Amino acid sequence: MARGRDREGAAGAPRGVLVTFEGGDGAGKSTHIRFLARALADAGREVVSLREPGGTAVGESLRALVLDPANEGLADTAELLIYEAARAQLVAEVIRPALERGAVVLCDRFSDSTVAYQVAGRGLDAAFVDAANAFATGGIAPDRTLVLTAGDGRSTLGRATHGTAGDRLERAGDAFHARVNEAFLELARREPGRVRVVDSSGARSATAAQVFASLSDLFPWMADVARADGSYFSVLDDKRALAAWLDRPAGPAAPAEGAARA
Ligand SMILES: Nc1ncnc2c1ncn2[C@@H]1O[C@H](COP(=O)(O)OP(=O)(O)OP(=O)(O)O)[C@@H](O)[C@H]1O
Ligand SMILES: Cc1cn([C@H]2C[C@H](O)[C@@H](COP(=O)(O)O)O2)c(=O)[nH]c1=O
Repeated sequence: MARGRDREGAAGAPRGVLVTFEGGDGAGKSTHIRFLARALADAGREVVSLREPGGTAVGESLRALVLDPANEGLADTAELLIYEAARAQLVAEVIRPALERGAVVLCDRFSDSTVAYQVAGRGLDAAFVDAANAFATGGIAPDRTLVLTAGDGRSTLGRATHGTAGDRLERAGDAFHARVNEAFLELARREPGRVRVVDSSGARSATAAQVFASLSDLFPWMADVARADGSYFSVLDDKRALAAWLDRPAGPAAPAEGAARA
């Protein structure tokens, strides 16, 4: 967990791990969060999967409000404050307690989305947004952020909208979404230690292998899975098989954390 990047809580208990998934709409974040959550649970970790805005009753109400195309007159400044309000509630109600318990928190979007969408996309002031993010998170920052992208300049928006007009943000236009996608890549260039780019233009299994490789310093058993066991990810390429894999009863289908692997 961030705040000083210490790995211990007040009583010496191990802190949890916060992993955030970022990228344009339709990048593949929720698909890989579901798969990763199940793999981590199989390895014996408590996993809390969340989305932003959302993850609390207040946050889900704010999500409906901010994404509703009927609210087309929403001011950019008001939009920012809605995202920050949802984040403040999520951190206070769910993320901070989960990290203090030692859980792995997987969050579909976090403060980097506000930098990409409200600063690069809408043109709001970067310093003000940084301060608002710090206020809402209380200083909690991700241990690792994975930016999913279909390659430089390529949009995944169509994978989210499926030919419909989409929600209020998805309707913001091609130039807006191009600025958002570039902002995520810029974040990765600026903070290479925390932010890693994952290519989601190919097969879901290939993307998952990159996700595991990008987390292997935090969860060492993932290095072996990503390197050696391509078949572990193949279930991702068949949607029915994936649904069955995710729904199967609890049990170890991934190596227990800390287990030595040849
Ligand atoms: N390599 C890939 N990794 C993940 N998803 C992929 C990949 N290739 C295609 N897809 C498809 O892209 C679609 C969008 O995926 P998903 O819903 O996980 O994205 P998302 O980033 O959570 O979207 P949103 O921004 O709308 O919440 C899904 O139909 C998924 O199967
Ligand atoms: C957290 C956050 C999100 N957004 C935008 C990004 C997406 O267009 C929507 C969320 O929908 P998704 O299906 O869950 O991706 O909201 C934003 O503009 N600013 C933010 O801080």
